[in-house]
Amino acid sequence: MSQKDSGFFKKFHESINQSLDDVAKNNFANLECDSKRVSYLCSLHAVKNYDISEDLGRCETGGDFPVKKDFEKARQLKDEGGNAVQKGDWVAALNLYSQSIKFMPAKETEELSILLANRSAALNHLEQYEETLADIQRSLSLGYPRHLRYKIYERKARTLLVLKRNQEAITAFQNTISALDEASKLDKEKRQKMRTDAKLMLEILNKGLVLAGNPKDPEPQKKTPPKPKLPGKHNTQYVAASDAIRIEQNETKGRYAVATRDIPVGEILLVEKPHSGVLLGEYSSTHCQNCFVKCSIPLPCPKCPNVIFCSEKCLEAAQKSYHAYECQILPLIWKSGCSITCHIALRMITQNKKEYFKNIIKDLKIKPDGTYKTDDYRNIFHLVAHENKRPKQDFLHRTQMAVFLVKLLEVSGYFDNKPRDKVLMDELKSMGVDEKYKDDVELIGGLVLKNLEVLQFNAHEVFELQCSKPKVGQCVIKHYGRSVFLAGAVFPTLALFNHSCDPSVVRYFCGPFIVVRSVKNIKKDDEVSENYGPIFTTVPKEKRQAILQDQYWFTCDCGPCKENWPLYVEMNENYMRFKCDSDRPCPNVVAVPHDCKEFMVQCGLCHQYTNILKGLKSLQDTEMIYRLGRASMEEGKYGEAMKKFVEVLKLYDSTLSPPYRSYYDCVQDLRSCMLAVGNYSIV
Ligand SMILES: C[S@@+](CC[C@H](N)C(=O)[O-])C[C@H]1O[C@@H](n2cnc3c(N)ncnc32)[C@H](O)[C@@H]1O
Repeated sequence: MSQKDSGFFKKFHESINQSLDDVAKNNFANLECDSKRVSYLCSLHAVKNYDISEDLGRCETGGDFPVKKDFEKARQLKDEGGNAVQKGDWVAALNLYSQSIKFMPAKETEELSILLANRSAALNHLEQYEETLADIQRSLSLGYPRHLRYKIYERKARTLLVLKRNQEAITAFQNTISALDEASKLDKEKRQKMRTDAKLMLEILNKGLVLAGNPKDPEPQKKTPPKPKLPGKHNTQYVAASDAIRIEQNETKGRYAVATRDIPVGEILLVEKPHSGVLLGEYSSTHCQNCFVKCSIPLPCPKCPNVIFCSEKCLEAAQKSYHAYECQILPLIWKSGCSITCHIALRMITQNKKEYFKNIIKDLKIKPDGTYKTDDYRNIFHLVAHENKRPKQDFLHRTQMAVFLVKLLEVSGYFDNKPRDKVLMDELKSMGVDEKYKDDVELIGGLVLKNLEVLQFNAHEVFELQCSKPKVGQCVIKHYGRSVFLAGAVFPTLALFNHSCDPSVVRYFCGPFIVVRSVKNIKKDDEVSENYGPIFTTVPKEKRQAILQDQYWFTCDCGPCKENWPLYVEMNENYMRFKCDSDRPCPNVVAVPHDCKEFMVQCGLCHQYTNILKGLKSLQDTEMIYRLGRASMEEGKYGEAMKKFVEVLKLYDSTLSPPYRSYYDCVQDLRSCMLAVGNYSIV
């Protein structure tokens, strides 16, 4: 989630570094809190005299600036959409109408209503029926011209017929007949024919309904996947987690998750929405700004052409909070080349009003001990930030980022609690913030800096699987999909899970939720660990340790690191790793060659005997069950495949001790099936 080399932030950073003399650096190094660090840097001449507007002119990337809708462009795209319709290319038409809608100024309500009606025709041809109905509704609510309404009522009626929603179709046909009275430009004959057809349909539908005993219409199909469910009870303190998890803490590891009972492989342990999450700029035209789901039928922001939303719900949620302030400054953020982490740090502020932070600031010193909620900023504030280990140079670098973000907040109108309609170029002639916002710089600037520190260790990547288009008549095969990094986010409960190079969970995304699921059988009181990047099967120990030290500032002493486990390719396939089966608990592994003739083998540690034959018997079906799982997976039947893999891992765990290849083959396949259940898009 690093900062880009292109963009003007890097130049600002270098320029400020060069201008700071030893006295200023020393003064800065002696500061002891985040608010003072930001206020100090903001007060320096080098910052005040830094002109962003100059850099902005030279930046090519990152959308328009200043931000504006473009009526001419929208009209041109609409005409191109019309040409695509003439050629029968409905996919192109859909895309062009969506583009046109994005650029059409919100005040052009009639134009927008026509575009939505046109798009509904494309959707109807492409058999996207729920979406057709949604666009017709939007078009009507924007005042689609009365003399044309018969067209979209009739489209609505026929779409409802396909969906077998006959009661609603009757109303839509009745509306068609009434609307035909106002179809002043339709020639008489056509009007008469449409009226007759609609009346005939009404007759047929009414008779059919009477014969069927007036059944209720089926429910509209839901567009968004349902929220994944935790099995059993929720954790009473950490509400996003299940009661199979508790959080413990110690000196070296800080907080970490532990199993309150034996957890079988495949169990969902946590379902959480981000506290804050930000979509990467490059996906702003294809994915919902609010929930990161790919949207083929985008809804634009009424004010800017930079972002899209998947639904009215997401659009409203964004407009009521962060997007009101970010609308005008988004291209500035993108053009700056600052990292996604910077943007999340800003979002953690813009999603709440200034008053919210003013009210909680005095509580922030104490760690809250009540219910741990995802949307409570106080929990974010107390995530690990390693202030005591942080070098002064690092503070300086992050404070420069904070200064830039505070400037963006100023020009967005955040400090005035009033979103601005446009950013004034004059205000960008200095990176300094107006004196009248001195208190805001101290309060909010301090929090922005704290956010940047917290995010360094606690942010997660949000990804989706990108899958190839299936052949006609086949379903999408998702396990060959490529995981693509779409967004960055912070999940406050998941952020309490520590790392292992041999993790016990997998995470994937379902709509806006992150889902964490066991990928191993976890024993009661064992740690439930996730993975921060390097996995022992593919990355050598020294490299893993270096990555974790560099990025997360800890020395990993997980099982594979402590015992120097081999990489997958180095695993010795000549031996089977039997668990010592003595009647007293013994942690030893009894390595037995595949061609062993004995059936009782002595443990080198406890000297008791393990019955190999019994173990082999329990394993005899694993290969067959695993093959059945693989076959289901190849057919895209992921639920069935998962059941088989879970069965295999249970059998393995009852007898053998990892690491060995067949165990990790199965874990890897199970993992792929779980990811296939999550968000995906077809490319
Ligand atoms: C996302 S946080 C995990 C929760 C954290 N332990 C806490 O107290 O809030 C990441 C930080 O946890 C610590 N950590 C994570 N995994 C660890 C491990 N295996 N051993 C020691 N510390 C670990 C490191 O300090 C790391 O920077």
